[in-house]
Amino acid sequence: METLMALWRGHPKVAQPPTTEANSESSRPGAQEPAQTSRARSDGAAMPPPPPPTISPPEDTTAASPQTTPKAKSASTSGAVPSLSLSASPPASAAAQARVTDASPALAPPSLSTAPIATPSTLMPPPPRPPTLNSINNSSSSSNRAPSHLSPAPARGLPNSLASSARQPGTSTLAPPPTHSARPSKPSRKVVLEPGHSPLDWARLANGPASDLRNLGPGAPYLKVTPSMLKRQTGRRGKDAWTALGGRVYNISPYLPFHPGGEPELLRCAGRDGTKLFGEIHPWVNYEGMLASSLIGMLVEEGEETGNGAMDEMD
Ligand code: HEM
Repeated sequence: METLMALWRGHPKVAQPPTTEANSESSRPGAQEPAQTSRARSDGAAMPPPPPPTISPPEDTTAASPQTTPKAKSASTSGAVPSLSLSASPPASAAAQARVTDASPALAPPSLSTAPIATPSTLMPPPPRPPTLNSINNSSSSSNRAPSHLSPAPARGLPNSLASSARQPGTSTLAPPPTHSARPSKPSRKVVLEPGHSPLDWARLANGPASDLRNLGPGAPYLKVTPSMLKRQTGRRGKDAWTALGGRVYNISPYLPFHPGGEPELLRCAGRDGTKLFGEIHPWVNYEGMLASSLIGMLVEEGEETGNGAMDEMD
């Protein structure tokens, strides 16, 4: 090495790398002191007081790199630029690597101090803990899957570490599903009613004094309706739709556009007894109150009707 260094000094190009020479020089404690004294003497002779500080700054910058070597910390304080030199280029690259490695050991264990992994690890925003660093190693090993132009280790390490840390509390607290999902719910078959046909509109119409929802003429008595009579009231051929609910017959034609389930649904019970069907769908609906003004009469057996079927005669 010494012979190589001597040869290296002989080259004219050696003039530029003196900084690296200084690095290597400063790394050796024994050679630093004499070099400082000799350099200080020469500087002091040329420019007595000021020169030392002017010379020291570049030396300090170069002296920062020698920190990479194990004995470099003392060299930074020396600030000397000895004439001795090692190989020019290797120390510079080694210094660059050493800076990275110097930064990485503070954050990472020595096993993680390899150059490709160390640079992303230093870029890790949150403080990488030992477990996260392990995950980084794992992610870096599987980094071939990710796009190469993106920084694989931090980008992938972060979500993993954060996700793992966020999942544990999140899953534990959010594990129980909402209770309202336990109840099986049927899809609603309600239809969109035309404007002016809301339940409130029906209530207004049904309770109005001038309304004749029975369509039997003003002052017509309640009728005794036989099944044969009921069967003809299907809502077709110009006739109203009647249905029997709980032994009573109602004219449901006026209510058709107000029925939340739609007209076809309501017409399923037209011309027959709809008690069973009604109870299967919505037994909670108060049809008696809603259709009070549409009451035709009572459902009776065949032959029970007398006269013209008016209930007045029965009462
Ligand atoms: C017997 C023949 C009838 C059939 C087949 C029928 C059918 C239906 C259907 C399928 C619905 C939708 C249920 C849903 O998805 O929530 C419904 C709702 C409704 N029907 Fe009927 N219906 C009939 C008679 C009546 C009658 C006579 C009335 C009262 C005069 C009535 C009043 C209502 C009311 C108020 C709703 C809304 C129920 C709710 O909001 O939960 N229905 N009907």
